[in-house]
Amino acid sequence: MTKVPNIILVGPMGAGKTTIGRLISQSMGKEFYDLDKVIEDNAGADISWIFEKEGEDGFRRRETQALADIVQSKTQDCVLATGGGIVMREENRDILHENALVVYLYASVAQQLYRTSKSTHRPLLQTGDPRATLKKLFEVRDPLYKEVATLVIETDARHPRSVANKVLAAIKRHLNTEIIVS
Ligand SMILES: Nc1ncnc2c1ncn2[C@@H]1O[C@H](COP(=O)(O)OP(=O)(O)OP(=O)(O)O)[C@@H](O)[C@H]1O
Ligand SMILES: O=C(O)C1=C[C@@H](O)[C@@H](O)[C@H](O)C1
Ligand SMILES: [Mg+2]
Repeated sequence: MTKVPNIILVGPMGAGKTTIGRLISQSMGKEFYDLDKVIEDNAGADISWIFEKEGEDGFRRRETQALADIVQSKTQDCVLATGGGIVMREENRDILHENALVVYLYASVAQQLYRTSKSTHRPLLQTGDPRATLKKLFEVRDPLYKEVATLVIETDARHPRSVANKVLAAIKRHLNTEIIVS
């Protein structure tokens, strides 16, 4: 049976990377990491605090370090949910290309807005017009998500479990191997 590589989920805020990543890691029997959470644990502070004290640059430095640490030294058998801005640095895109099967979870700007509207922990969305912010980010980032992704999965109008099943089926087809779905 082919060894299933690390699976890394990319996509905009609200695409469901954290939610779907957790579900597919359980089904595949892999360790789950959420890069935002790893960054917060390493810093001993939350993302809003890091943005406030160190700016977005400081956060991006921490993000690259955390990504490199995980792909180089962790189990090599994990599902990793990234933050929405992971594709902004070329060195991150290189790491993604070289070390994993990358899945882009696509969500329309309307869905991103709906799914992020109930929480306030995303500093980039603490603006007067989060829809305009999401749209601007999407225009820049959508081509970059596509550049790093092996698989693109549409998530609009789908329940998280159904998105997870679609991801698992696509990975299985891609690797032409068996994946245990519980
Ligand atoms: N397919 C879906 N259908 C409906 N709601 C969803 C779906 N996927 C995720 N959600 C909900 O949307 C919200 C955001 O999801 P989640 O935190 O997993 O996104 P994310 O991609 O990890 O975002 P971020 O980049 O900010 O970390 C959560 O409340 C989650 O329950
Ligand atoms: O889209 C982004 O740039 C971000 C997304 C979140 O997951 C966090 O990584 C942080 O809030 C930045
Ligand atoms: Mg997340």
